[in-house]
Amino acid sequence: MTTATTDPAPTDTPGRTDTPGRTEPWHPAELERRLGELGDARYHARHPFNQRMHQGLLSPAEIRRWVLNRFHYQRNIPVKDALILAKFDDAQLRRSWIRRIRDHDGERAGEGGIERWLRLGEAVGLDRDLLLSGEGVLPGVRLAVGGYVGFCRERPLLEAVASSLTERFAPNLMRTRISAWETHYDWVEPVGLRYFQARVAQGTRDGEEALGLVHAWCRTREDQQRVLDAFAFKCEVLWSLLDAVELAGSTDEH
Ligand SMILES: O=C(O)c1cc(C(=O)O)c2c(n1)C(=O)C(=O)c1cc(C(=O)O)[nH]c1-2
Repeated sequence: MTTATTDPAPTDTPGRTDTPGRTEPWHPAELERRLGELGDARYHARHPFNQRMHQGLLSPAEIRRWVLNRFHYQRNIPVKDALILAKFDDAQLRRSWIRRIRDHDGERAGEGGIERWLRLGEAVGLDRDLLLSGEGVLPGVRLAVGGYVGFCRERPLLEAVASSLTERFAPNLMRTRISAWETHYDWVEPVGLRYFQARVAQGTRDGEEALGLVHAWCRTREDQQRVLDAFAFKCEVLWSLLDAVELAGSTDEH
C-alpha cells in the first residue's frame, strides 16, 4: 500500500469529528477477520451457478447467457469508478484510482478489460455487436448492476470504496474459473480466458489498495461497521446477478 500514509480521510468520514459516544475501532486484523467471515459465507464463489460452472455442468447456452449478462456488469465498472473518483479530494488518490478505469477502457480502442470481455464473448460464440447492444440483458441483472452504480454514486467515499473489497476474493475465484474452463469447456477458444488471467493480478492489487484506504479512514467501530455493511451489500449485488442468470435457465432451452 503506497497511498493513504498521511491523513486522507475525506470530509464525509464521520471519524474526523468528535462524535459523542463513539466506539474505539477494532484492530485492523479483526476487521479483516470479519470481512473474511462474511466473504466465506456470502461471496458469489459459493453461488450454485458458479458451483455448477466449476463442476463443468453448464451448457454452452448457459455459459453464453452468463457472458452476455456479465458484460453489463463489466461495462458499468468504469462508470462506478468514475463516480468514486469524483469523491476524492486528493490528487495522489485520484491518480491511483484512475488506473482502474484505464484497466477496463484501455489506453486506446482495442485494448483493456472491456475489449478482453468482448473477445471472451466471441470465444463462446457471441457477436460483439450483440454484447454492445445490451440486448438480452436480464431485468434482474440490470437492477443488480444499477444498484451497485447507484450505491457508489450516493454513498460516502468510505462505503463506495469498501464495496469494491469483494475484489480481494476475486483472484482465487478467477484461478478456479480458469482451471475449470480449461478442463470442462474446451470448446471455448483459449484467447477468451485472457480477461480472467489479467484480473488475477489486477484484482489482487485493487483489493489491497481498497483495504489500505479503508483501514486508514476508519476512526471508529461505527465506520468499520459501515465497511462491513457495504461489503455485504456488494456480495448481494453479485449474488443477485447470478440468481437472475440462473433463474433464466429454468425457462430457456439449452
Ligand atoms: O468474475 C468475478 O467473479 C468478478 C468479481 C468481482 C468482484 O468480486 O467484485 C469483480 C470482477 N469479477 C471483475 O472482473 C472486475 O473488474 C471487478 C471490479 C470490481 C469492483 O467492485 O470494482 N469488482 C470486480
